[in-house]
This record gives sequence, C-alpha cells and structure tokens, in this order.
Amino acid sequence: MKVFLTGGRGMVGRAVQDDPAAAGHEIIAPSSVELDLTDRAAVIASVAEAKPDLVIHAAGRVGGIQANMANKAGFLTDNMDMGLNIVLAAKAAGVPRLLNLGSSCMYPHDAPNPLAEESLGKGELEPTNEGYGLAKLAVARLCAFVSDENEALSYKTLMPCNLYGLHDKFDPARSHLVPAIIRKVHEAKLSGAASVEIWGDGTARREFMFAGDLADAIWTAAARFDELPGFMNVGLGEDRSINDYYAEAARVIGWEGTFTHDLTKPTGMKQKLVSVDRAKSFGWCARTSLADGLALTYEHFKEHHA
Ligand SMILES: NC(=O)c1ccc[n+]([C@@H]2O[C@H](COP(=O)([O-])OP(=O)(O)OC[C@H]3O[C@@H](n4cnc5c(N)ncnc54)[C@H](OP(=O)(O)O)[C@@H]3O)[C@@H](O)[C@H]2O)c1
Ligand SMILES: C[C@@H]1O[C@H](OP(=O)(O)OP(=O)(O)OC[C@H]2O[C@@H](n3cnc4c(=O)[nH]c(N)nc43)[C@H](O)[C@@H]2O)[C@@H](O)[C@H](O)[C@@H]1O
Repeated sequence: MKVFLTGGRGMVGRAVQDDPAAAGHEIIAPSSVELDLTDRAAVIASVAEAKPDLVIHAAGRVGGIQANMANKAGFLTDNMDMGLNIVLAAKAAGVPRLLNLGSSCMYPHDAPNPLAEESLGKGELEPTNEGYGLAKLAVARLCAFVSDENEALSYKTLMPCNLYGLHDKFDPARSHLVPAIIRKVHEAKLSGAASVEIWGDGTARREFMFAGDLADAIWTAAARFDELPGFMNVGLGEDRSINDYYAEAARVIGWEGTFTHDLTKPTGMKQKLVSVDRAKSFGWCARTSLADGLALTYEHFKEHHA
C-alpha cells in the first residue's frame, strides 16, 4: 500500500514509521521543510503527485497546557489549516482512505468520563486548549462530511488520549506532563535536589499512552479500514493522578526526593479519560505498561536530550 504520512518527524509519525507493520508499505513522509501543510496549493500538488492509497494525518501544532494557553489562536489556525488542506487535497486527488488524528481535547469540558464518542460536539471545550480542540473537531467533522457526500471516499478519525514516548518534546515551554516530569526528575537526580515541583495539587487525572501503542492502533486501523468506525477513541481505559505519574517516574529514574505543589500553575481538565468500548469492539487494546513506556522514553531522553 502507498501511504502519504504527514508529521513523519514527530513523535507519532516516527513511531508509525518505526512500527514493524510499516515494512512492506511505500511511505511518503515529507518533512515540514519539504511541504508546509499550511500551504494549500502545495499540499494539493503533493498529494496529487503521490496518489496514495491512504493518507495518515499525524502532523499538527502540538504542545502541553502551557503552550496551548500561550497561543490559542495559533493552535487553532495552524491545526485548522493543516487539517483542512490535507483532507481537501486527498479529496481532490480521489484518495480513497484517510486516517485523521484527533485528540481527547476535542471533548466537551464537562462531558462525563470515560469520554464516549457520542459526546463529541455536545458542549463547550476546555478553555486551556480551546483553539486546538476546535480545530481538531472541525477537521474530524470535515472527514465525516466528505465521506458522507462521496461514496468512494472513506475518511475516518482516531481520537488518542494524551501520549508520550520517544521523540517527544522535552522543551519545558512545549512539554506535556510526562516529558516535563522526566526532565525535572532527571535534573533533580543529577543535581542532588531534594524536591521537584508539581503543577497544581496533583489530583488531576490523566491517561497517558505510549506513542508506540498508537502506532500499532494506526496500522491495525489501516489493515482493517472498512471495519473501522468513523470516530474511534484510542486509549488505555484507565487513568492516574498527576501525583502518581511523578511517583512512578521517580521510581523508574531512581530518584528518592519529595514533591512540592505550585498551586498557581494551570491544571486544565480535572479528568480526561477516553472510553475504549469501541476500540475493544474493534479488537484493539494498548499493550505497553507505564513502567515500560517510561523506561524506554527515559533511555531515549538520556541519549538525545540530557
Ligand atoms: N502528543 C499528544 O499527547 C497527542 C495526543 C492526542 C493527539 N495527538 C495528535 O497526534 C498527532 C501527532 O502529535 P505528536 O505528539 O507526534 O506531535 P509532534 O511530535 O509535535 O509532531 C508534529 C509534527 O507535525 C509537523 N508539522 C507541524 N507543523 C507543520 C507544518 N506547517 N507543515 C508540515 N508539518 C508540520 C511537525 O514537523 P517538524 O518536525 O518538521 O516540525 C512534526 O513532524 C497530532 O495530530 C496531534 O494533534 C497528540
Ligand atoms: C493531549 C494534550 O493535552 C493537553 O492538555 P493537558 O492534558 O492538560 O496537558 P499537559 O501539559 O500534559 O498537563 C497535564 C496535567 O499535568 C499537570 N502538570 C503537572 N506538572 C506539570 C509540568 O511540569 N508540565 C506540564 N505540561 N503539566 C504538568 C498539568 O497541570 C495538567 O493538569 C492540551 O493542552 C493539548 O492541546 C493536547 O491536546
């Protein structure tokens, strides 16, 4: 199968290409330097030339709560532009299948947890990442509209929970929780610091899945595309408190200090656990434990970022 992959140099894009299932497929993965996805004409030309069997859209302007709060407009416009451009380019080229990546941030702020796909679009989004969430929701809806209006086109969306893994972003200005913890605890271990600061009181809950598991879900979806629901969450089915993530990372990294809590920091949604009922019915589940995922990510961090 010829696959056109966006975001190939990102955490998810790299995991997709490193997955054993990628072997045997022809993967065209232009970098953002080779193809700026916000340039509609360039995207249309590139997809028309490639004429792939499947587009996997794994590019995006992505960041943690602090990055999103700092530039809601940029997160909205960049993700909207990239998403609309790749979907419209695929449609123009008659690409039969497209797999779009949404996010658990698309769900309404007060939707009941676990977040079920039926809740999408039924309430206001979380203010801290509203720009990103609106763009994700709009592009996911566009995929559904294009599919409904064109029998030959099947464009579907996976909504992953929070992710971490190799090639994550360890820059504190952009980091999500897990890479931020790894950097802070690693630095405390090296410096001999007695404590590490947690944003908020640590009682918020999150579901962080290893990016390699999402890559497995993506290739499973690609192989059984016609059976795949139009919208499907991809997650672990369980969450943990922020405090627990810090404690587990300290154990994996081998640092025995204490934690302080900075209550002035933003904490976002109290909980963001996706329902995995549809994924289970589809026959997919995540396999990487937090301990194993953290160990793999920490080794990569030490090799490339420390
Ligand atoms: N990380 C999470 O927790 C999470 C959770 C749910 C869903 N997702 C979704 O999963 C996808 C991948 O996320 P990720 O964590 O892998 O993000 P990432 O590591 O930041 O990678 C994003 C990729 O998008 C590319 N990109 C950004 N702007 C571009 C542009 N204008 N033109 C072309 N390419 C551009 C980047 O290219 P460069 O490397 O060249 O900059 C990078 O390869 C995104 O759609 C994200 O919304 C992520
Ligand atoms: C999946 C992503 O979810 C994102 O929301 P969100 O889970 O709050 O993003 P994170 O930045 O991962 O924050 C998760 C939780 O960890 C807490 N936290 C504790 N210590 C830290 C720290 O040192 N750094 C960070 N970053 N968090 C920390 C943070 O307050 C929040 O409650 C959205 O903003 C994105 O758009 C994206 O969709």
